[in-house]
Amino acid sequence: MSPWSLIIPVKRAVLGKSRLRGATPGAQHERLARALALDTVAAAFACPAVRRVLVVTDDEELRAALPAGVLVTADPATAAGRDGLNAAIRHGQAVLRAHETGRIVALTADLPALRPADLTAALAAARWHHRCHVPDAAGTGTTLLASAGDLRPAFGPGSAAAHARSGAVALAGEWPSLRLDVDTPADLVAAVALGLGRHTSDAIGRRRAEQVSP
Ligand SMILES: Nc1nc2c(ncn2[C@@H]2O[C@H](COP(=O)(O)OP(=O)(O)OP(=O)(O)O)[C@@H](O)[C@H]2O)c(=O)[nH]1
Ligand SMILES: C=C(OP(=O)(O)O)C(=O)O
Repeated sequence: MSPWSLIIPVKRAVLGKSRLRGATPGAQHERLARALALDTVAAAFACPAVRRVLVVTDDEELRAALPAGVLVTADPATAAGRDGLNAAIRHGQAVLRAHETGRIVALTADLPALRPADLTAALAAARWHHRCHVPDAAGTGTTLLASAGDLRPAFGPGSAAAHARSGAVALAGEWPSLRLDVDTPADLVAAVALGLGRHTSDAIGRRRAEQVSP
């Protein structure tokens, strides 16, 4: 099994996951935004195929809560603009490429139901391609972009089509927990049904399923 290095970009919690604001009464928004990222990182870090996880973030509280062994770098100055996500991924790639030439992956940080088995299976499938991506459950966005060379990230609205147009093969496996990015309250309801990670589960509280309003 060839090892992968993962880039996980996370917007500052005070700004990020704005479509989820107010999704759960009582759940503090910033705590929930960080919890989504912490569950994504924990599941990714638990994959045997993952050698290194690099989080790109300006969120100091998140940085302090990350498990030991996870690498962190700040957003580049260019991430302040409209294309912050892709700038953050390109920056993460440059940081990794200063030390290694192996396969790299960019993974969105909003996958709170992610199971290591789904990510492991997707990474095994990705080994057959120079560059590939995993569309989200809706088929329009992207949750994972992998490359043996330059990632050339094109995240943003319609990114699945943009990645396909740029030559990144769309991987076809089911991997429900990898495709379920949580953008809206309805996505959070779906993630509850699939099984949330510990951080998000704690953040929304024990009576979570009934309390999330789609
Ligand atoms: N480091 C970094 N990560 C980003 C940036 N913009 C988005 N992300 C991350 O990219 C992933 C996917 O982005 P979105 O789903 O659009 O997340 P978002 O911008 O926090 O959510 P909304 O405010 O609801 O649009 C999430 O994990 C975000 O935290 C950025 O400028 N810098
Ligand atoms: C940034 C993206 O995410 P979302 O559609 O989840 O905002 C994307 O899918 O490229």
